[in-house]
Amino acid sequence: MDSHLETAGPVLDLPVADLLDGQPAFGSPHDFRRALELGAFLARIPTAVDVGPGLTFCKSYFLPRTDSGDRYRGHRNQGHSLSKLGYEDRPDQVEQLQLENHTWPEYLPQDVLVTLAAMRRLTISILNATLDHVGAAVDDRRAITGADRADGASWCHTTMNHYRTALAGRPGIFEHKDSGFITLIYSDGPGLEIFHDGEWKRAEYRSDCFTVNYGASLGVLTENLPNPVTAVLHRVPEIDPHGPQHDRSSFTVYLGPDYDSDLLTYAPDGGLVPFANFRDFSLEQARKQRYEFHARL
Ligand SMILES: O=C(O)CCC(=O)C(=O)O
Ligand SMILES: [Fe+2]
Repeated sequence: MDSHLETAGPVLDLPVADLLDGQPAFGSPHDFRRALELGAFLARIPTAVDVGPGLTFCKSYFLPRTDSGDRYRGHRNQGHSLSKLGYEDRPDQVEQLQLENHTWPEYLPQDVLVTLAAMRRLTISILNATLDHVGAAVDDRRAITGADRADGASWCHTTMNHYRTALAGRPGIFEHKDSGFITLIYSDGPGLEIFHDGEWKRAEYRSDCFTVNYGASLGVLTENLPNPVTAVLHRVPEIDPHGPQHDRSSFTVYLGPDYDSDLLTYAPDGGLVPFANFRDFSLEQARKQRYEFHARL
């Protein structure tokens, strides 16, 4: 093994939830508490949801387009002018295509759209169940999320991650916290690591489960509540080009505050108050984590 490839740490077992009508159902109330403490859990993929099209897309979007109607390829150079995010080559192994949900019908194949729409509904349900669990009042929900309904969401995007194993000497993805409320991830194999109890641990991987990550906005919102949520610090270390895993793929659905709105927090007296403008907050996070912030945002 090359000297710059880090040896794998212990495996971190994650609580597992079934998604019953989209609601996470854990084996015990203790498991939900542990998920909030860890900032992550596994959610069994409902049988009606097919993640296959999402994975197929992740493994092809970066390839040159040979047929002008092929929405599975050609996304490195497409421009995606309807999106404030779009394609990004990065200094780590991963290249990313990020698209807000309102742009999905324009840029994505129909079957990928179906997968992502189902994942978006699940992510909204999990966020609402989490807000219930921490005691955020239903009347506060629209102010928190920026949605026009108590059980809605405002900002939503997908990230399509392609880890380019041939780019040796770089981490898979730099350590970071996701900036929003919650991210639902499906990946084609292990590799995700979580910082827990002072050390990096390999997150348990199950091909029949999504991984749910809680982000910095939920951490800020709940930091003074009796059940605060941990914004999970995570990374993917370098994938060895000579190892058993070829290029790695994962895709996510992210929900967060709108960039033009305020990130809110529950004050120690229980009142819901502004913490920071979310764009400023995200810029600061990106700076601390050595990320380029999206130029169009
Ligand atoms: O590929 C993974 O498992 C994690 C991806 C990730 O952290 C992200 O897209 O924010
Ligand atoms: Fe992440």
